[in-house]
Amino acid sequence: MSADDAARAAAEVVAAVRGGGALLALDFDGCLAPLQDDPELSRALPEAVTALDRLAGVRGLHLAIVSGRAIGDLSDKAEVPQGTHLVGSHGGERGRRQDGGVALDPFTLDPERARALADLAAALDDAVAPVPGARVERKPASVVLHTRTVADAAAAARLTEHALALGAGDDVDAMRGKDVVELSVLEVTKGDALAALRADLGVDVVAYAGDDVTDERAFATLGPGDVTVKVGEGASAARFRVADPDAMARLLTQVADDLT
Ligand SMILES: O=P(O)(O)OC[C@H]1O[C@H](O[C@H]2O[C@H](CO)[C@@H](O)[C@H](O)[C@H]2O)[C@H](O)[C@@H](O)[C@@H]1O
Repeated sequence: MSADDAARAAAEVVAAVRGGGALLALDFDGCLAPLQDDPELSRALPEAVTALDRLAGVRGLHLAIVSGRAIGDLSDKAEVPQGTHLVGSHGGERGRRQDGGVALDPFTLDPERARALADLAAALDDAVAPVPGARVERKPASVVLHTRTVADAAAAARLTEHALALGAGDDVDAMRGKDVVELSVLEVTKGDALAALRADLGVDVVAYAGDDVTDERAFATLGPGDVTVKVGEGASAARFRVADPDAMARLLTQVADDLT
């Protein structure tokens, strides 16, 4: 990981904005917000919040947060400027930050998917009940097994395998993330969400930063003219890498310094 990567990524974003327009899209957990044992406590780093506020009025720059979180939860925690595009549920929900809340595009599950989701949630509830520290998070189109606070590593591994097995059916998309297994009844990816935003906004360049396995689905869909930044360690298809959310916040500050 090098400071050079951050400087080169920032310079590419700045050049794209000056050259005709760009979408700057950011993952939330592990990218803007350091990871926490309790997902309720996650907040974007103050330096990142300040940088995004400064970037909000920049001509030719569109901002988006693209997260696995439910969009309402994301809107509450992300503290992003008015007008920022919000994508929740890994692409299943879309909206825009407005008047301190979120203007939501309509989203409903059909009855069959709603039933499948309820069944998955019940199965995960049963599985976590005897395992201290394990929890189930419910979202509009998915349920998530959280094992970050399971002290017994073997029990966490067994639960993870069990959740992946529950997600092996044709109608379920199982995604493994950092100490989570997400079971979604929608087939959506962050890559699809970015493609839709690119088309809607009419921008040539998409810059995307993220830290997790699900973000690789986004990096994989972006091209050589786009700007992709992996936050943290691990194999990645991204062109650039920064060490952690603090380094990501500094990268955003650099972009704001150059554009404002
Ligand atoms: O796409 P993201 O914005 O990165 O959201 C992905 C998942 O983030 C949350 O889980 C992760 O962050 C938690 C809080 O730091 C951490 O406890 C957990 O281990 C991480 O996997 C969130 O709870 C999930 O719903 C999101 O899908």
